[in-house]
Amino acid sequence: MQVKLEDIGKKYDRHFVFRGVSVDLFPDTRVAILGGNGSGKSTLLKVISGSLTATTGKLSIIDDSGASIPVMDYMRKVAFTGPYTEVIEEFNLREIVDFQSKFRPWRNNLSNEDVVELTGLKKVSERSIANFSSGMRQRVRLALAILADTPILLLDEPTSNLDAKAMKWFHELLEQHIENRILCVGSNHQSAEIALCTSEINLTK
Ligand SMILES: Nc1ncnc2c1ncn2[C@@H]1O[C@H](COP(=O)(O)OP(=O)(O)OP(=O)(O)O)[C@@H](O)[C@H]1O
Repeated sequence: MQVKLEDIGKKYDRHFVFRGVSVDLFPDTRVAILGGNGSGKSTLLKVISGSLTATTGKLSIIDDSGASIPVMDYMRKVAFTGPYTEVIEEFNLREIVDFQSKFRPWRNNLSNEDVVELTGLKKVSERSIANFSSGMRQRVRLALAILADTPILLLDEPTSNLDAKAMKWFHELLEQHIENRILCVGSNHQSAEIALCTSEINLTK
């Protein structure tokens, strides 16, 4: 699969947040989207995800046979998470894992029980997500995205709210599940996030 952005720009009201973004994303591309607050990182990730339409330019999604994929089909191939991604607070961890599994399979045929185990939160898996700390919620978001069987993984500020132990957990989980996927990481110049990537788009420039 290839995701091709050509001269992409996004305008809210009368102002462009960014313009002239061109990049080709292939399996194993790992790109950091960098910029300060308000520079448009989340907006660009939403455009790449297909959930937001660009004002200018072209987004093409091409499958391995060279055929173009409609955006609605493409969106099913994208796992996307950011600090603003809602987790259903009424559910406990087991319920949220069970819920996602009904419409999206896990990587490597993992079972729901495996996924609960891999979050590192098994001990509190019966506790309502509403009572999770912000770091625990971030673990849940990251696990649900990383372990989803999708060729495209978009992580906006993935290390926000993670302590040192959780950072280690995140790095290990990602490294085990990143092969052959497209990875885009939105980052406010956090070195731990930039280190995950091999190229960058700097929106400040
Ligand atoms: N739906 C919207 N309507 C109008 N303006 C918006 C909308 N969404 C974002 N913006 C504006 O677009 C700009 C870029 O926002 P965005 O959230 O993409 O930035 P960001 O780089 O991710 O910021 P941060 O580092 O603070 O998360 C901001 O000025 C924001 O106010």
